[in-house]
Amino acid sequence: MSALFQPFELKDVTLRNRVAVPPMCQYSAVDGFTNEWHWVHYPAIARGGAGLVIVEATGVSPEGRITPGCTGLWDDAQVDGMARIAASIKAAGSVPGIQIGHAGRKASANKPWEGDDHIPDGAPGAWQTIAPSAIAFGGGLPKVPKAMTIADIERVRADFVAAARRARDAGFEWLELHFAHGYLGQSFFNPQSNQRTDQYGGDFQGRSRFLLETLDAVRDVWPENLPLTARFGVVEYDGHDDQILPESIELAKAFRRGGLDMLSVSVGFSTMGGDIPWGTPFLGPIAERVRREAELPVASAWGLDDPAVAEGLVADKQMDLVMIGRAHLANPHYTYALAQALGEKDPDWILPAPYAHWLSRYSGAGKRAEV
Ligand SMILES: Cc1cc2c(cc1C)N(C[C@H](O)[C@H](O)[C@H](O)COP(=O)(O)O)c1[nH]c(=O)[nH]c(=O)c1N2
Ligand SMILES: NC(=O)C1=CN(Cc2ccccc2)CCC1
Repeated sequence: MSALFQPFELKDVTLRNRVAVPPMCQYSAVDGFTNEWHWVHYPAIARGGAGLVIVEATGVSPEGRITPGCTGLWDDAQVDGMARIAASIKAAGSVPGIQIGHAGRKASANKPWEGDDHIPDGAPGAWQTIAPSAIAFGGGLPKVPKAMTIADIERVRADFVAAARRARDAGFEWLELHFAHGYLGQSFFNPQSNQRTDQYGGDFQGRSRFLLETLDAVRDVWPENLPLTARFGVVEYDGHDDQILPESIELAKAFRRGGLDMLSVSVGFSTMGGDIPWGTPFLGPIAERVRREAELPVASAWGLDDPAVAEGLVADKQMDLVMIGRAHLANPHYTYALAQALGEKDPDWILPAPYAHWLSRYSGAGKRAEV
């Protein structure tokens, strides 16, 4: 039995294995509402056998979306469509998760295949972006955001709480706060994007305040018996990691004290200066250090789809869950392929019975074409 296909218990939730499908924007929503695209996409992937399927970054407000095609949970009317998704993921045997977030200064952008850049101010569909400081990300995202007032900060925190409540009402059993990838949460922590001089900026305490206050407020409404997690970039690969990584581990400890159940370790992508070592499972050792020093279960991602790599990361206790994204876009049954590759017993039964029965029963006679 591989380590990757051992169950994983966190609070009252049990995942059938250590494979998670991380949130991946589908850019297919209209006014934040889900539709046939999402209602087919998510159960199709969940039927592939992953232990956990996390629904894409969902805006806590309209201006918190990355693009006009992003999903939202700022309106009670958006709950029903999300409830269909949560129920279909659960019916497929995966735990239904969802990520909620605010895109900050990276918001008001075109879909990746329509430019991946800011919608110019004044153009149809554009909106005013907000951030800790009036500092643009740059490159294709040149819009200078409005520096948030204290009232803005309090409103956004309340939006996270309301969205968390709607996620629970929709039947999700796993909630992930999107504090990574240069979006609002990450941008409060990074000293290059947060140059505030009030209690939400400056030293480690100041730059952590928005994240910890938001976690604390969401913890109060998210059921204690269900996992409350966050995705956060602990490294930037921009030459500042000798400060950022130790500070991030201190923040992870504060997250644990604040009631976080697991951390999804990612990259900060806070500025354009990052030089990411793509091509290797580069976050494995970093995730292991966070897991050990912050004493928190961790997940991580970025190029971890090779069966031996994924198995090794869990077997060597570098992480508790392996997040495998793009491979599941290419093949929704990728978790099934992992089970076959790792020699799992009766791998066909990773899939639902209508598929598994015939795949396991007639794999000999009437052999299927080997493509
Ligand atoms: C199309 C698309 C869309 C998204 C992503 C990626 C891609 C390809 N990613 C990042 C994703 O969760 C994952 O971390 C990366 O894809 C790296 O993992 P893989 O190398 O693909 O397994 C991402 N991450 C996140 O935290 N929230 C999100 O909504 C998205 N959206
Ligand atoms: N919502 C998210 O967190 C997204 C993350 N992405 C991965 C990524 C982030 C930064 C740089 C490259 C790739 C792409 C699209 C949306």
